[in-house]
Parts: sequence; C-alpha cells; structure tokens
Amino acid sequence: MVLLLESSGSFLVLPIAKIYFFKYKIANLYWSYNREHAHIDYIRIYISILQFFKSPGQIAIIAFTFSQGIGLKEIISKRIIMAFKVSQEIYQFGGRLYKLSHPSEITKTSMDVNVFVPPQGLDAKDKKIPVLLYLSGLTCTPNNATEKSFFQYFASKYGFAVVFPDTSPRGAKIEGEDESWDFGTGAGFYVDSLAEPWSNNYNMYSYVHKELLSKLATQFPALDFEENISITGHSMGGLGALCGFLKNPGKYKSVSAFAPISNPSTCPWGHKAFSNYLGKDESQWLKYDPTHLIKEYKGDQPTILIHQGAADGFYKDKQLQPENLVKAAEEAGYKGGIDLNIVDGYDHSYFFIGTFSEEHAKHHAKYLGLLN
Ligand SMILES: N[C@@H](CCC(=O)N[C@@H](CSC=O)C(=O)NCC(=O)O)C(=O)O
Repeated sequence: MVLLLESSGSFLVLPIAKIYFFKYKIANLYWSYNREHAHIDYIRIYISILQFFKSPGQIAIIAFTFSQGIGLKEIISKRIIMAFKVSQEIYQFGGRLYKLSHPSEITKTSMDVNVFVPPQGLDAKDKKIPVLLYLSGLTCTPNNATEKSFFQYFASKYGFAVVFPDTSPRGAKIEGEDESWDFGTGAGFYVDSLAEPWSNNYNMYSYVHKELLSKLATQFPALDFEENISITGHSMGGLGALCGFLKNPGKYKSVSAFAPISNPSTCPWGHKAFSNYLGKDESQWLKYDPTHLIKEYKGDQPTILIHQGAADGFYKDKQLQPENLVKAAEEAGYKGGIDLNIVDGYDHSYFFIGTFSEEHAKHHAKYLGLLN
C-alpha cells in the first residue's frame, strides 16, 4: 500500500484514503494544495499510516495532495476531511509553531490561525496537554501576537499549547469592510452579527468558540480543547476573552486580559461596532459586554487577571474602562475577584503585552493544573 501511494501519485491517494477513512474511522485527513511540497505530503502519508497500524485505536493522519479533478467542494460535500492547510511548520523553543488556514463554514471565508505546540505536546502519550486561546486586538492577524507576545516561550516552559486565531473574516467582499481600522476587516469584535450585510460572515464568536476549537481538536489529538483550556486576549481580544469566559460557564478554566475593552456598550469603539454588527437594539449589545455579563454569571469564579498600562492612550480616551468591570464584579459578588494591575508608564502595544505575558502564562498554568 505504501509503495502504491508513492508510485501512483495523488489520483490513487484519494480513493485509498476514502477506504481507510470509512473502514477504520480515521477522523482526520491532512491535506495540502501545495504541489511543490508534494514529497513532504507523501512522507507524512507513510508516517501516518505506519503510526496508525502500530497503534490501532489512535487517530491517524493521512496526507494527500490535491490533483486536478478533485475539487474542494466535492471533498467537503462528502464529509471526508477536517481540513487545515499547513503553510509553515516552524521549530521554536523545542516545540512547533504551525501556520494554518482552513475554509470556515461560519465566516464563509478562508481563515488563518497559528498554533504553537510545546515540546510536551509533541511526545504526549497518555495525557493530553492544556491549551491557551489568545484573542488578538484591532488590526491584528495571527502573526502579531505570535511574533511579539513571548507566549510561546512561556508555553514551552509551563507545558501548554497556544492558539492564535485571526480577528475577522478577510475578503468577504462586503462593501465598506476595509474602510476603517476599527471596524470590518481586522475588527470582528468576536460577536455573531445580527445585522445585514455583516451577519453572513462576521460571526467570530461562533467561529472561535465553536468551529475553530472543534476542528483543531480533530487536527491536534494530543491537545485538550475540551477539558483543559483557558482564554486570554488583548484590547478587542481582551473583550472577546472576557465574553468567551462569561458566556460559557465551565468551558474555560481561567481568563485574563491585557488592556481589555471592558464595557463596550459605553465606549466609542463599542458603539460603532455593536450598532453596525448587532443593530440598534442595545439589549443585544449587553450580550457582549463583560461589565454586564459578570452580573449574571453563575459558573466557577477564578480570579480574573488584568493588566492595564497607565500611559495607554486608548485607556485615557475611555475606550477600555476596566474599573467599570471591577465595580460590577464587586457588586455581583464575583468570588475570585478581578486582579486589576494598572502599570505606570506602559502603553497599549506589544511591548506592554510582552512585559506581562509571563504573569498571564503563570496565572493560566496554575488553573490548567501545571503549577501548584
Ligand atoms: N490605528 C492603529 C492602531 C491599531 C492598534 O493599536 N491595534 C492594537 C490593538 S488595539 C485594540 O484592539 C494592536 O495590537 N496592534 C497591532 C500591533 O502589532 O501592535 C494602527 O492601525 O496601527
């Protein structure tokens, strides 16, 4: 079988992959458009099939390269693959950084995502390793935090994986989506839009918390996306992290944020985004406002760690308002409390995030069972 794959090329790979997929319930097929790297795909096929037969019962990853005549639509319609294209696999801090993309059914666009697997996740045998989801801020792609937050270093030190999703759909072809930096492309605000024309694509809440995590769970069986996952984020991503935690009791073990938009219903960024994505009914806005959500929250109540630079211009302009969240948490009797650290001299940039990312990594490592 292995020799057949090599000599026959991808025309035969697909039928064979299909047979093994159905016969052995293989959950995960790796795929690539990239003809130039076909030899790497074939090597992955050998390794995956050998691994599968060596350890039956485990999920195998089979790779194949698309050839002309095998369309993406056909493959998806037959529910054959859980698909991520791997555009780069980079060695870092003993682990691997994967730069991935995949077609999303929720945003109806191709989505980029970076995933860092620490060394502990490369040779994990019996126990899955925890995951930290990092949501980025306005204008960011998966690469900003990957390049500037230092999170991968601390992920290797403590032993958790990190997922860096994108901040919006890209190329949805909606009129006006590229007109401003704080709305549309790069500014999905992690909400499910209700209003036209955004509601067809701008559904980053469901994309991140449902589709992406479930697809990654199939792609990375050594990572624990179900039972041991925490969430953090910066600015608009801090808002996304706080909402993700407060709207899904029990899903995330812990939450933290860097300079989060804490009370979006009452700040200019929130007004602009929510009135466009969610419409005029302000009761819908409260469903994505942490300062409101914490009053109704009923789940586990770990300490929420927040850092905020005192010299951050957006803080001074009242876009962020973490004090409102602290007050609401106190009034609601949120048990773990909000550990708000206003740090002198720091601004809103990744220099600020990189300075405090170890504290946040440690905070999550504790709740993820990696530290006492
Ligand atoms: N208009 C500016 C500012 C954009 C900016 O500051 N973005 C922040 C997030 S703001 C809140 O969500 C950011 O993290 N930028 C990326 C970075 O690498 O610093 C602009 O477009 O630059």
